[in-house]
Amino acid sequence: MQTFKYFVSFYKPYKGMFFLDLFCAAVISAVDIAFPLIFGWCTGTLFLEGPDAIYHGLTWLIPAMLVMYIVKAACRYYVTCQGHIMGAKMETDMRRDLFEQLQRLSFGFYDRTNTGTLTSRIVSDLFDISELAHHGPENLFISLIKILGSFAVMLCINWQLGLCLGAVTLVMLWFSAVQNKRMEATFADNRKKVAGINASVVDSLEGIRVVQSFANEPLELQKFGKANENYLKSKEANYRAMGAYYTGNHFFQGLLYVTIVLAGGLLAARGEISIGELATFVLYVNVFVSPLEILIELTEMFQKGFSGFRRFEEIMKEVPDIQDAPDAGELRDVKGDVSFHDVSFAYEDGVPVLENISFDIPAGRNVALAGPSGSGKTTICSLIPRFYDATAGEVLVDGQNVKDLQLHSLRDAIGVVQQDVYLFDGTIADNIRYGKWDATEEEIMDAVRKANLQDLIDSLADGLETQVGEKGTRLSGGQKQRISIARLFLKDPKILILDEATSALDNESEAVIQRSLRDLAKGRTCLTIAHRLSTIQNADEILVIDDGGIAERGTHKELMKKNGIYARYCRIQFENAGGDADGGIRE
Ligand SMILES: Nc1ncnc2c1ncn2[C@@H]1O[C@H](COP(=O)(O)OP(=O)(O)OP(=O)(O)O)[C@@H](O)[C@H]1O
Repeated sequence: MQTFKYFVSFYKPYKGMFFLDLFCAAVISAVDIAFPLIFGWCTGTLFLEGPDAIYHGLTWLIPAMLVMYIVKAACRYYVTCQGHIMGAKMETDMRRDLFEQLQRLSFGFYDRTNTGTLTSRIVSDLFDISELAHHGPENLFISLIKILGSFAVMLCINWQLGLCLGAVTLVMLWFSAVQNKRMEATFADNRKKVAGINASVVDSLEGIRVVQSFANEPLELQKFGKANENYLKSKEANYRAMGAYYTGNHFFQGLLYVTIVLAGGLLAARGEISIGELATFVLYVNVFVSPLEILIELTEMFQKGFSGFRRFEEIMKEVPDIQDAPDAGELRDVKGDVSFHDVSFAYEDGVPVLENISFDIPAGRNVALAGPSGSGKTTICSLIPRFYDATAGEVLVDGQNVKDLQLHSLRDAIGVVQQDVYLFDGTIADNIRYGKWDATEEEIMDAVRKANLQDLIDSLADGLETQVGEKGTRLSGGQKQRISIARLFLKDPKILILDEATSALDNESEAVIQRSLRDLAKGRTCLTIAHRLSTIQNADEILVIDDGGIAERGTHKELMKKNGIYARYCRIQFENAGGDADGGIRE
C-alpha cells in the first residue's frame, strides 16, 4: 500500500493532464459502448419501419455518428500523445530523484552496491515504470468502463445469456490470477538477471586495459557467458509462464463465444431471444472481450513496472549513512586544526580497523602517516571529510566535531589528492574547473602555472580545450596528477590530504609533482599518507600506524634514533631500493 501511495505521488504535478487523460479514455469507451446499441436500434427498430422512416432516421444518425467518431479521434490523439508525454515527464522526475539520491548516498552504500546494477535501474527499470504510469490507469479505466458497461447492457438484453458469460469470465479470472503469480516471479527474476549482465559488462569494460594486458579475454567471456546464460534461462522460464498465461486466456475467450452461440442458439430456438437481440449481444461480447485482452496485457505491464518501481523505491528509501545533523552548523573561517580523540572505526561490525586513535594537528602543520599496508592510514584520512563516521570517539576540525558540521562546508575545507586520479570526460579546462565552477580564465591559468601544467598545455594543439578521454585515458599518470593538483589550487582548501600521489610516477614526474605539492601545501594543514618513506622525512610529525593504533610518533630523526618499527621500515625500504642499509635516508 505504501509503495502504491509513493507511486501515486508522482502523478501530483500532472493532475490536470492525468484527469484529462482519464476523461478522454472515458469518452473513447462510451463511444465504443454506444455503437452496438445504435446498431441494435437500427436492426431491431428503424430498418423495420419502411423507407421513409429509414431516410429520416439516417439524416440525423449519420451526422451524429460522424461527430461521435471525430470526438473519439480527438480523445484518442490526446491519450496517445499527451498521455505518453505525461509518462515521460514522470519518468524524468523519477530519474532526477534517483540520481539526486545516488549523489547523496555515502561511500558505505557504494562499497556494497554494484554500479552496473544501478545503471540498469536508471535506464530500463524507469522506462518500464513510465509505461505503467501512463498506460496503467488509462487502460484500467477504459477496460473497466467497457467491461461493466457492456455487461450491464448484455444483462438487459438477456439476463440468462449474461450470466453464462459472467460464469465463464469468472473461471477465466481465476485462471489469470493463478498464472499471474507465476509470471510475476519470473519477471522479478528477469530483472535480477539483466542487472547481472549490466554489472558484468560494466566491470569488464571498466577494466578492459587490465583484461587485455593479462590476455584474459577468454576468462571475461566465460564470466559474461555465465551471466548471459542465466539471463537466457530466466527469459525461457518467463516466456513459458507468459505462454501459459496468454494461451489460457485466449482459450477462455474462445470459450466465451462458443458458450454464447450455444446458449443463444438454444434461447432463440425457444423464442426467448430475437435474432436482432442475439446479433447485438454478440457485438457486445466483442466490446466485453477486447478490454479483457487489454487487462491481460496490463498485467504484464504492471508486473514489469511495479517490480521496477519496488527496486526504485528500495534505493530511494536508503538512508545515507552520512548526512547533516538537524542542527548542523557551518564551518566558517577555517583555520585547519585537526584532532582525533579516542577514535575507533570498523567497516564491518566486529572487525575493528582503528582503535582509540588520538592525535592533534595544529593548523598549517605537515603530518605524515606511515605504516604497513592495510594498517588503516587511508581509513584515518577518510574520517576527516566524513566519508565514513567514526564508530566511537570524536574527529574534530577547528575544535568542532565533524558530525556537528554541515557536510558541504566541511568538505569545502578539505582537498584530497588520490593515487588514482579520476578525470571526467571533457576538456582539461573542465576538469580543472571542477575545483571551482565559477573560476575565471585568469584563476584557471594561475592554477595551471602553480601545478606546473603550462608546458603540457602549450604542447597541445587545443591547449586547455583538449579532450582528456574517458577517465583521462589520453593523458599520462603524471599529467592527470598535475590536473588534479591544479583543481585543488582552485578549490583552495585549508586542509589537504595527500594519499602519496607520486608513488606510481617516474623520478622526473615525481620531482615536478612534489614541487607542485610543496607549493600547494604552503599555509595549509597537510596529512600525507606515505607509501615511500623517503618523501616524508621533512614532515613536522610522523604517526606510525600499526595494528589499528599509533605505534610510534615523532619526527624522522627522532624515530630513526628510537630504532623502532619506523626505523626498521626505513631500512627495509632502502635496502630494497639499494640505498643505505642503516636507513640513511637522504637528509
Ligand atoms: N571499504 C572498505 N570496506 C571494508 N573494509 C575496508 C574498506 N576499505 C579498507 N578496508 C579494510 O580496512 C583496513 C585498512 O585499510 P586502509 O585502506 O585504511 O589501509 P592503508 O593503511 O591505507 O593501506 P595501504 O597502505 O595499502 O593503502 C584493511 O584491512 C582493509 O582491508
